Parts: sequence; C-alpha cells; structure tokens
Amino acid sequence: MSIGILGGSFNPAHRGHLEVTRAARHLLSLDRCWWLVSPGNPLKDPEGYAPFEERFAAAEDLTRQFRWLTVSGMEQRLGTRFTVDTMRVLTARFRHARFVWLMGADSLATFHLWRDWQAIAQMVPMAVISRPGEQMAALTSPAARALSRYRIPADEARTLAARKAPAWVYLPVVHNPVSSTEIREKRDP
Ligand SMILES: Nc1ncnc2c1ncn2[C@@H]1O[C@H](COP(=O)(O)OP(=O)(O)OP(=O)(O)O)[C@@H](O)[C@H]1O
Ligand SMILES: O=C(O)c1ccc[n+]([C@@H]2O[C@H](COP(=O)([O-])O)[C@@H](O)[C@H]2O)c1
Repeated sequence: MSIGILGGSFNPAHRGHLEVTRAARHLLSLDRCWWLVSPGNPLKDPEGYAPFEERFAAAEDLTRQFRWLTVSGMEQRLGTRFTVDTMRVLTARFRHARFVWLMGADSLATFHLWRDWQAIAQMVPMAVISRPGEQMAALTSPAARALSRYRIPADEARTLAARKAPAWVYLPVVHNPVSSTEIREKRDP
C-alpha cells in the first residue's frame, strides 16, 4: 500500500493543504494519504500555535468527506517532533507500506535546516508540490542542489512510491496562495 504523508502545523488547516494532498494522490497514484499534525515545528516560534487538539479537530472537520485521507496524531502520541525520528518509527512499524513524504515548495527551500535531512531523503521518496512565489527558492535550495541527481521528471511521478529512496519529484500543479499565516492574521488583525 502506498501512503503519502503531509506533515504540517495545520495552524489552521486550509484548502491549500487539501489541494496539495489531492494533487499528490492523483499524480502519484497513492492508495492513501495521512495528514501528520505536528506537536510543533522545531523551526517555528511556539508563540501563536493553537493547542494540538484544536488544530487536529479542525483538520478532521475539513477532511471528513475523504475516506482515503486520515488525520494522524502519531507524532503527539510518539512524542517525536523531528521528521527523521517519526519516519524511523513509521518505516519500522509499517514494513509493508510504501511511504512518500509530501511537502510544499517552501518546505523544500528550508529542508537543509531540518535535523538529519539527508537521512530523511535516504529513507523515503519525496514529492514537492508547487506553491505560489516559492518555485525559485525551492529549486535552487541547498537540498534541491544536493539531491538533484535523484530528481525524476514529473511525468514519471506515478513511479515514485515504488522507487527506492533517494528519489523526488517536483509537481508544478498547485497555484493556491492560501496560507495559515494569512488566515490567522485575518482572524486576529
Ligand atoms: N497553499 C499551499 N500550496 C502548496 N503547499 C502548501 C500550501 N499550504 C501549505 N502547504 C504545504 O503544506 C505543508 C504544511 O503547511 P503548514 O501547515 O505549515 O501551512 P502553512 O500555510 O505553510 O502555514 P504557515 O503560514 O503558518 O507557515 C507544508 O509542506 C507546506 O509547504
Ligand atoms: O525535522 C525537522 O527538523 C523539521 C523542521 C521543520 C519542519 N519539519 C516538519 O515539516 C512539516 C511541515 O511543517 P510546517 O510547520 O511548515 O507545517 C511538519 O511535519 C514538521 O514537523 C521538520
């Protein structure tokens, strides 16, 4: 079974998350997707984070109609905050699953700042989905350069989940500028 994982703060969840996930599911031919709600991104200021339970519940509300999409509180339960730790547990626990790590272009732009990012790239194939204004920073980022030889063309995206990591694809398919930051600012100007 192939499973796409979109890790995120979901502070709050929005249509952009949905668009990324639906596009990835379709183009990568994934059986299922998980939204992995982070207890707190280690690179983000904890100030301004809504409580985990609130972020989780809002993500569930937004996705209820999609049976192929599960909102997971795995990191909260495991007590992991770093993706490398989470993926070590998941790959050991679900030996027969073929995981693909999903992320927006802005995440690839700072991927080289994540703990043991090379180990993550060795562990799991990755799909990077476009985000308005982020393409240049993503594709010229230190991680994109370091991993350039493992990039596959977008028209081979369907093969990604079956590939051995490292392997990644850039999908220029989402053009929705929505962000959690914008939603929070509109709520509390
Ligand atoms: N509009 C979007 N287009 C493409 N990718 C997105 C979009 N919104 C979120 N993502 C991706 O979804 C993942 C989780 O994002 P996150 O929960 O941080 O939302 P966000 O809108 O980026 O939040 P914030 O504005 O608080 O930084 C990240 O990999 C991010 O790149
Ligand atoms: O492991 C890390 O060092 C790391 C650093 C920054 C972000 N992440 C993960 O990236 C995902 C997206 O985070 P965010 O806050 O941009 O939604 C989420 O699963 C985070 O746990 C992970």
